[in-house]
Amino acid sequence: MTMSALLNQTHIVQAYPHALWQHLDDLACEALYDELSLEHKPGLVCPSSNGSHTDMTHQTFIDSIASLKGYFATLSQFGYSDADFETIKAQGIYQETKMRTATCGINTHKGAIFNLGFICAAIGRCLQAGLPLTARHICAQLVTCWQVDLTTRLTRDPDSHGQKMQQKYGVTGAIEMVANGFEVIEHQVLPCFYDTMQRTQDFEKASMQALMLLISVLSDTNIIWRGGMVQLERVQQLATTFLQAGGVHQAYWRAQVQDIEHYFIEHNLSPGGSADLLAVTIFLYKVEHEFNYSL
Ligand SMILES: CC(C)(COP(=O)(O)OP(=O)(O)OC[C@H]1O[C@@H](n2cnc3c(N)ncnc32)[C@H](O)[C@@H]1O)[C@@H](O)C(=O)NCCC(=O)NCCS
Ligand SMILES: Nc1ncnc2c1ncn2[C@@H]1O[C@H](COP(=O)(O)OP(=O)(O)OP(=O)(O)O)[C@@H](O)[C@H]1O
Repeated sequence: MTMSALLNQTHIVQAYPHALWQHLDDLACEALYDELSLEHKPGLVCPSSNGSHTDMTHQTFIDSIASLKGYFATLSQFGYSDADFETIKAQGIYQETKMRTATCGINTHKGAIFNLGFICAAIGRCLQAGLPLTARHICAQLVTCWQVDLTTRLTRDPDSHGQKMQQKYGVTGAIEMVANGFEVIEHQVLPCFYDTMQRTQDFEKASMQALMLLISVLSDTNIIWRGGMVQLERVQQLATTFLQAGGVHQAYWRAQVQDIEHYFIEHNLSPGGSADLLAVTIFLYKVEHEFNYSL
């Protein structure tokens, strides 16, 4: 980021704070919408398929995203004003209730509320500290500000799928991902997204390549919940093989993605954690892009 862009960023937050929070809110909702709109995500809800899900549809997700509007502006402001951890947590819990009201009780965006909520709070912290809005600074703020709180003060629900899988298999999940400042996104998935964009100028290809990378490396507790460690390792291998063969840079990549999609549906699997983190990756890309080049 150039110095003039940084000055602009500081100027904008002081002169037009509401416009800035609203813009961040729009970008986060757009990122969720982009994730939802990507076709042939294996096992996940897409515009033309409900994947391995029987209780939610594309419309359920649209309703859910509508219920999230305003939440990301609030979390960004909370970060900017140095709100305490309990305030951030209470807002997340409230937002989950709102989401469930909008979806008739279905969990569409629990992971996203948590992940993207904390990213927005970290963006607020960066703005307060006058730091450029880059993934590096945003992720570093997460670790500095909330790693200890996240690992010691977040009440863990022993009945959640994620916590049950942690108890049974010793895997880490959503909480550790945020507490570690989305290391895998900063160092692997976002660079992969940029690289694919640069090589192809194709948002769909960049999104699919990033999703496959996420599936290949993540201990996704949604996959483990439905298929155990055996299926986690199988789908990680499928995604790895796809990427090693060239991923979306191959001529017939769509046919291969559809084979993977069929495998997920046949085995009733769904990579919900990877979907959430694809939205995080897209959001970071949008934020870096907007604040580095547009201001
Ligand atoms: C903090 C949360 C995510 C706890 O998650 P938990 O480990 O109990 O697992 P749970 O099965 O409830 O949901 C986790 C969700 O994360 C996503 N996920 C799955 N695996 C992973 C992974 N490896 N990395 C990141 N996300 C993942 C999926 O979407 C999944 O649905 C949340 O569910 C929660 O406790 N909410 C209560 C409100 C709260 O305290 N919020 C914090 C402030 S916003
Ligand atoms: N497009 C998507 N399709 C499906 N899940 C998604 C999508 N995007 C994100 N997710 C994430 O996946 C999670 C799905 O949670 P859910 O509890 O339904 O898992 P599940 O494996 O279907 O559980 P259950 O077996 O109880 O139905 C949500 O928390 C959500 O954040």
